[in-house]
Amino acid sequence: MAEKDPIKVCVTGAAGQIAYSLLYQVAKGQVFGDDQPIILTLLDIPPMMPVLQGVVMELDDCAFSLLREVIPTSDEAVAFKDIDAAMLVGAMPRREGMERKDLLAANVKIFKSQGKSLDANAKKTVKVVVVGNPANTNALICKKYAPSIPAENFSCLTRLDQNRAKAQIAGRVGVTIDSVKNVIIWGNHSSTQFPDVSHGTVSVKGTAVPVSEAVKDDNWIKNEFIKTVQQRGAAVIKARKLSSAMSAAKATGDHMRDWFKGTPQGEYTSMGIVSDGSYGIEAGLVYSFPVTIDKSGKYTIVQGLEVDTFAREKMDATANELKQEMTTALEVCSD
Ligand SMILES: NC(=O)C1=CN([C@@H]2O[C@H](COP(=O)(O)OP(=O)(O)OC[C@H]3O[C@@H](n4cnc5c(N)ncnc54)[C@H](O)[C@@H]3O)[C@@H](O)[C@H]2O)C=CC1
Ligand SMILES: O=C(O)CCC(=O)C(=O)O
Repeated sequence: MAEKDPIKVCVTGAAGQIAYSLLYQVAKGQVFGDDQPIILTLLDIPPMMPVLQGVVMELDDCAFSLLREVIPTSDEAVAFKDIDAAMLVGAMPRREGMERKDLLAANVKIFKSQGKSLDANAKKTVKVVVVGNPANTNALICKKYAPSIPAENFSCLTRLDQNRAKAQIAGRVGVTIDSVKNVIIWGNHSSTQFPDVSHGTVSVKGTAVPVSEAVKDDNWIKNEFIKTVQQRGAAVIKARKLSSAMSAAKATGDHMRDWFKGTPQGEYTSMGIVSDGSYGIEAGLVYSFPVTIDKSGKYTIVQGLEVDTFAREKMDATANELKQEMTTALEVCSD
């Protein structure tokens, strides 16, 4: 069979710790398919170019069959030229004691600049995932400054939160991770996010049962579980003195793989996307919703899920935080 044409994939923050795990997955074929040749563009800031050269050497030394070319650069125009996918990781990470919103002023300007450059240089079909924090609001700004690219091509990563939530449930029930399905992350990738298992299932001895039936402890679900997932990023920072990197890279790969290849039959996944007003969330906010994705890469928000008073309060609280972040970000970007 004829070889596929290569796709061009950009990873920013390419000299950083998330990229170090992410690049392996992309170049190995674990994200875009094991028959999909890749051209990688790697963006970082000028002082990091010597480090990035080391990453390029290692990519060479991995001898990946699918990797056709690697283009390291500190020039956004070069990094984004004709790309099909952008994984926007590059940004300042949070240190112990900081909230993600403390990063906003520093990081949001990066995404204004990158939005403009994506608009000028990337394919109009480019799919963009923002990982750098505050991820939702950075994605909103990136989209705003790239008006020629459809809004639905911009997303932010909440898959790490979803993976964390699934792992907590699987551990509690004592089942494998793949037994847990349709756990939802609503809202912001922050400590206000709402990890919601009320529509999820756990396969116990071959039968799918509601999560609450498998866990048998609603108090744990409503309190400790939610808090653990909301605070997991901070817990990893406290332990490692560095933020999550291996798990963030894995989640970024999961997000892009599902976006390009589609979600499994009967399952949905959570992505930060531009709200269309579904579930009463203000249109235009980048908010994490449950979506299904078809084989052509088109996502649809899962509709009709019941929202009780407990959920409504949590979904609105995280939306309110996003509204405040948006206001601050627009102020920062207006100069
Ligand atoms: N959404 C999520 O689930 C998660 C998000 N993150 C966020 O991802 C970001 C990256 O984290 P790490 O890789 O651990 O940080 P890191 O500090 O190891 O690497 C970041 C890299 O970005 C580069 N960079 C900074 N400004 C840039 C620019 N304008 N253009 C291109 N590159 C630029 C830096 O030079 C550095 O090499 C942080 O903002 C972190 O908070 C981290 C984990 C999970
Ligand atoms: O928590 C942070 O600020 C950095 C890492 C992160 O976003 C996470 O681990 O969820």
